[in-house]
Amino acid sequence: MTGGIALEGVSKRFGDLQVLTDVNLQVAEGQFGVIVGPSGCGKSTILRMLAGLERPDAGRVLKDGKPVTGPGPDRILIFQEHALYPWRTVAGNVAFGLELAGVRPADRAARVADVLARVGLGGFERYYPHQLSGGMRQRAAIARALVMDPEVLLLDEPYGALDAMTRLTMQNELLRLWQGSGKTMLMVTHDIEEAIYLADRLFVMSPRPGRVLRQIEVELPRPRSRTDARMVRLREEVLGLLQIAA
Ligand SMILES: Nc1ncnc2c1ncn2[C@@H]1O[C@H](COP(=O)(O)OP(=O)(O)OP(=O)(O)O)[C@@H](O)[C@H]1O
Repeated sequence: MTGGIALEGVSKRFGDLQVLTDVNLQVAEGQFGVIVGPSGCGKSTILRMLAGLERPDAGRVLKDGKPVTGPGPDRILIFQEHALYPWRTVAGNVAFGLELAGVRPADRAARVADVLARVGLGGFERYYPHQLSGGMRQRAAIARALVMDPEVLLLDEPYGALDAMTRLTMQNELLRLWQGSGKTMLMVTHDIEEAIYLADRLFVMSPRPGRVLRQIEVELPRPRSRTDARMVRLREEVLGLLQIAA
């Protein structure tokens, strides 16, 4: 499977607002990249560019070394407002993309059942979104992306709306889904512990106009311990870069 993604010298403005300047970032195939940075520094804009929903004013946005020219089934963006269709069941939501892609009903059912089991939603096929907890809704959103078997998952604050305990569980579930999948991940989060716990490669951004202040290779073995002294030191380093008092 392929799936390396990169931004090379990317700048972007919206009207008079310079949002990104000269952003360089690379996540190799199968790697877990995480972006942290101040509010409004352009993190979501980076993900939207990689999803093909925005274009850079300057520089290049690449997937497998080729410019991204628009949305595609190889790159799926998941965000906090998981936007499940309220009138469709869990299975119906997860099947939606397969229906659009013209996958036959029997194959669809098998793929939906498989992915729902993998995210821990087996047995909830017939539930509607309003009958699920926040964590379950986010699992359904992840299932909806995974069922399309994308090479790249772009995650925009996927757990931002969840309580702290559910968040920790969801992080471990995400790692379990990712490990061995060969999929490339790029997540935006405001939670520095989450970033360090998940990342192979961490990008710390400056305030707007956003650029990458520091790229940190998080070489701690997995499974990681959240209380490991090296994690604590990394957290201090990131807080220092963001100029937040520890
Ligand atoms: N389509 C758009 N039109 C105009 N301005 C936009 C558009 N998209 C983003 N912006 C502006 O670009 C800036 C960066 O937005 P973006 O959502 O990328 O930041 P962010 O780092 O993800 O922020 P946060 O952490 O608060 O979610 C913001 O000031 C926002 O108002």
